[in-house]
Amino acid sequence: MSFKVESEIHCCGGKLLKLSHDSSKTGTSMNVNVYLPQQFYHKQSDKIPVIYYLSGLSCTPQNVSEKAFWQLQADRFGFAMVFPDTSPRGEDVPGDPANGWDFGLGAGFYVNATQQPYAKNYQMFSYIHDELPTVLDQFFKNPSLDFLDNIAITGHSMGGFGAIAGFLKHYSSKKYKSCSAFAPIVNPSKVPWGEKAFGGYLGSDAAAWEQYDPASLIQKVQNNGTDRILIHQGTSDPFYRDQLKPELLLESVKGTSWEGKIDLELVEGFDHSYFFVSSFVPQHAQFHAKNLGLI
Ligand SMILES: N[C@@H](CCC(=O)N[C@@H](CS)C(=O)NCC(=O)O)C(=O)O
Repeated sequence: MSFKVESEIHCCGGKLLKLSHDSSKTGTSMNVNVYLPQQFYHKQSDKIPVIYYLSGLSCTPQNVSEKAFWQLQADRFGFAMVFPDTSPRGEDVPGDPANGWDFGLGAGFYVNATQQPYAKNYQMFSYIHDELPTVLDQFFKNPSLDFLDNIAITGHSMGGFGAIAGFLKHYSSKKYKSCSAFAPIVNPSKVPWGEKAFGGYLGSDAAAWEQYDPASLIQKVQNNGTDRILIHQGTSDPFYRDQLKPELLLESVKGTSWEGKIDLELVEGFDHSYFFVSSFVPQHAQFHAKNLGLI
């Protein structure tokens, strides 16, 4: 585990750290940004929870760091943020043979690929949920930062899918205290982005797709408590009707223990951009802050 601090930037009341490290899961150097809030620097809290934010197609850790304004909310409530990259990168990492932006580099879909030539590097599920929290914990070695236990997950579009899938796949161990998403792909097996990615990374076996598809996963995990998933979706998002289709998640939970526990907020006129994401970050921050015991 070797981390490099590429830069340390004063931002709001805390600092944004741009880091890179060698990942054993992806076999590449991975970039990750971490925001440590003012409470960390002023020693105002002895256990700062962490929210993991998974970005969407074509993003690097910079898009969200620069355009979502999570930092203001992190200072307000006292949580840290982790902004991972969306895929492995490098000259030897295979990309999309069709040169698209919806598969390959910048589009790892947060799954563990089983198909060649992707399986070697595209182990994003294990990277995000296992390796990254562990190595961050070891790198910071600071008991006031909680990368492992009191944690939440959120994301945008492909990252919204990654957040919901990761939350549900770890639901029995309650790895994540809460989950929310901005314009997520909720049923990847049934939409073009997901069909292309799952076909390429997982092959043609329907059972392999189901293992990651939130609309299937949610039917297999029992919610006997008060957990809710918060989702915002703009009605003028060009991807809303063909790729995202949040209503498919509502349909899949009918008659299950999750019925009535998905808070889907359709927001009139908003698009798919960070103008949309940043507008609702304060609500998602409050939702997670509550579930992380900060308010
Ligand atoms: N690159 C695509 C857009 C893909 C896209 O909208 N990506 C979303 C996530 S799915 C995003 O966050 N883009 C980066 C940004 O807006 O900063 C295009 O050129 O049309």
